[in-house]
Amino acid sequence: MQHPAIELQDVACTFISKDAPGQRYTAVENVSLTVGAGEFVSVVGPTGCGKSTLLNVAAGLLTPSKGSVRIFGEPLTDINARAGYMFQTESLMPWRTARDNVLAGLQFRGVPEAEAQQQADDWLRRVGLGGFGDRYPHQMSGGMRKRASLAQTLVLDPDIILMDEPFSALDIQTRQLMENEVLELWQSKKKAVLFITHDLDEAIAMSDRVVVLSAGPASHPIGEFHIDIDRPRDVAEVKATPRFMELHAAIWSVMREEVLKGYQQQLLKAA
Ligand SMILES: Nc1ncnc2c1ncn2[C@@H]1O[C@H](COP(=O)(O)OP(=O)(O)OP(=O)(O)O)[C@@H](O)[C@H]1O
Repeated sequence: MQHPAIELQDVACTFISKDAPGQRYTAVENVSLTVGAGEFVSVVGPTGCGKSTLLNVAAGLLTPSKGSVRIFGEPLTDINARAGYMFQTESLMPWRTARDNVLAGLQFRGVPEAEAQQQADDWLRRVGLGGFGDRYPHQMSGGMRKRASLAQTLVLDPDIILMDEPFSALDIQTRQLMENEVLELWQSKKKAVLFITHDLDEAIAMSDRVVVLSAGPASHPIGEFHIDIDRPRDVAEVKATPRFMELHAAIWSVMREEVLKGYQQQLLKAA
């Protein structure tokens, strides 16, 4: 039997509260979540519910207070070496060109220089930056920087890709282009993807499965939806299909109240 790529079992994460010093805040609790090898799973939920916390747990950056994490059947005890990450924030080193940014991980792994250069150039081409390897991050647009980050992640050929709202800072057209490009790359390589987003449209358009989290504290999955829309998909086109709209309505009916709760909590925190 093949093990899931990611398996969170009964995970809870408790922090020292940021809002009430001296108190504890349980961000997530009773979270069991799997991502199969080659599966694309999105986690959606209200703001502040614990989506990034779960991603950090899967990345091995955060040890849960309770529960277990297995990666391809093996307990995760350190940084998840089989995963690559793409976060919302910029991951490029400003003092390195696009090519040198993509190269960095390979150099760190000790890949011989000529081979590393070739792989870096190959990935720059695949993400549409073939002629831009010599540019520094400040000489690239936001979309180009995201492409370079994508190449930086994928050049290491991870079995798992962890993405935390990777395109939220992009304008809508660039975002759709990037989403389609990610889907195309994913389709050809079929890595396991855990994708965090607060954008339900994006989650449905991209995923095989969408998991909905409740509002915190003690956020946990309250719904799981199989996205039975044919692939390959064009993210803009699928949004106009009847099945997309049905799924959207079904998921939103589960999510709506939680989003309102999350919003109220944010207002209270701000007061
Ligand atoms: N290291 C920490 N210390 C204290 N509290 C934390 C820590 N990390 C996360 N939290 C709290 O846990 C909760 C969940 O945070 P998290 O960033 O995982 O939510 P999110 O769903 O990703 O949020 P958003 O949608 O706004 O990005 C929040 O209330 C946050 O303040």
